[in-house]
Amino acid sequence: MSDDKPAEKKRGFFSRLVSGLSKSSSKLGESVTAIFTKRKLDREALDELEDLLIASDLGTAAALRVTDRLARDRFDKEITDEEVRETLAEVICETLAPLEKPLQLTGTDGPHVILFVGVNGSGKTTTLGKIAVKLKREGRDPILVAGDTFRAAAIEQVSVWGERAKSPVIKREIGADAAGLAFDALEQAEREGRDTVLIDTAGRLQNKAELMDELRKIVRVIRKKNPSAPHETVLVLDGTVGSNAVSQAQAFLDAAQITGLVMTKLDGTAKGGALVQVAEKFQLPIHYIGIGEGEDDLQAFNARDFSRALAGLEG
Ligand SMILES: Nc1nc2c(ncn2[C@@H]2O[C@H](COP(=O)(O)OP(=O)(O)OP(=O)(O)O)[C@@H](O)[C@H]2O)c(=O)[nH]1
Repeated sequence: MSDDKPAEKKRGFFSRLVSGLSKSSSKLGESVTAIFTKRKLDREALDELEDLLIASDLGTAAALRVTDRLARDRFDKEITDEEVRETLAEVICETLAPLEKPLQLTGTDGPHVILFVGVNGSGKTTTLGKIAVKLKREGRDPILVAGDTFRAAAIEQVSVWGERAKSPVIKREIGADAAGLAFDALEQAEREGRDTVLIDTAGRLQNKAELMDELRKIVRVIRKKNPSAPHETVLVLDGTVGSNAVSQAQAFLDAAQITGLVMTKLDGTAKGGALVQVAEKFQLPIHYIGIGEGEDDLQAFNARDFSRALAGLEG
């Protein structure tokens, strides 16, 4: 009996992913069905499919790989929408599988330091909070750092997540120096023997130079405390912005050494294909995806599940 449990858990996980991605997959799936109901795979069908895939924010490179694969294997043959979706899932999975990478907390030189970056509203603080809850449940001992010192609401939000994660929050008054705060947090974490430091950062992009300076300063200052910190710099991207995520990612890659990404809000968008485009373009590891606002709505990224759910297929 106990053998059933992991399978059940896996099914539950997949069905939550499917309902989260339903807007993206139904947009893609219905359009694929519309193109391929009893149809030969001719040049015109391939062109229509290519346009559809590009409009679904997958990116031109991935769209072309899908149509090339179909043209190679099935040109001028009858093809069903199900078969097209299988190829779509296969190509997306091949693209993303090498980038599927759990957030590993293997730091052996004191607390593992994770910096969260992204534009305001991308879901940075929520992601930090969800990860804090997960880590605490796994027996780790994180502290949360309210490093967006420009906004009272951001400081308050970290505090709320600190309560949910039953973990301390390091914060200061509004306008305080974020780098100094991060330094103090590392010191406190060391003193108290905590194993993980999760640092929120400001995400204003109106002035890119200012943002870059702020991020660089935080990194410089925490390196004085631990030269190998931050061990991870996680970019949090909002899935609802579609292809605009590419320029956001570019801006943060210019400012910081991004080590991986999380894409949020995939439950509320038909633009989930953008994850493929961004991850592929920058070859960024994907740690998690956000499929809701609650503390359990963060899933470790699984390339196969994501690809099949996006293509509207069974797990
Ligand atoms: N539906 C959905 N909402 C999310 C998800 N992740 C975050 N949100 C919501 O998105 C909004 C913005 O998230 P925040 O975590 O505040 O974003 P932030 O990047 O920290 O932005 P600031 O706090 O403004 O700096 C909040 O209302 C979150 O609850 C997700 O995966 N799905």
